[in-house]
Amino acid sequence: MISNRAVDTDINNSGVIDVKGLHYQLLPFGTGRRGCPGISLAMQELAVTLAALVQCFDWNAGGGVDMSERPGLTAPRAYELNCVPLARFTPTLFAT
Ligand code: HEM
Repeated sequence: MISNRAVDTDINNSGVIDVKGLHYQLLPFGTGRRGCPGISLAMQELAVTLAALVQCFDWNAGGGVDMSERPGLTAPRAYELNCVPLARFTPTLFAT
């Protein structure tokens, strides 16, 4: 996996890759008239969701993580990623 591939194609040399549809090397929400109308909500939800997944769970990837890709339009994984979440919090603390 080449995690910084979008940064390496920074043709504007601005040092910033925008995900909102202006920089065509990275378009997670599409672009133009049919671009994703939920982008503002999604950008706020993503941080909270990711933080909760990191804070509340340990992740067991069993046999390790292989980030290789196979050919395809959307850079699909070559091998499945099987992760088992282990709760790190005490559920009774959240009971009302
Ligand atoms: C990480 C979260 C999200 C991602 C990655 C995402 C990505 C996308 C993409 C790639 C498209 C197609 C854009 C195109 O055809 O050019 C799309 C369309 C759309 N998205 Fe999202 N989206 C997300 C969250 C949301 C949310 C939270 C909502 C609503 C609350 C939403 C509503 C829509 C709708 C209604 C369309 C269809 C727009 C149209 O066809 O005119 N999306 N989204």
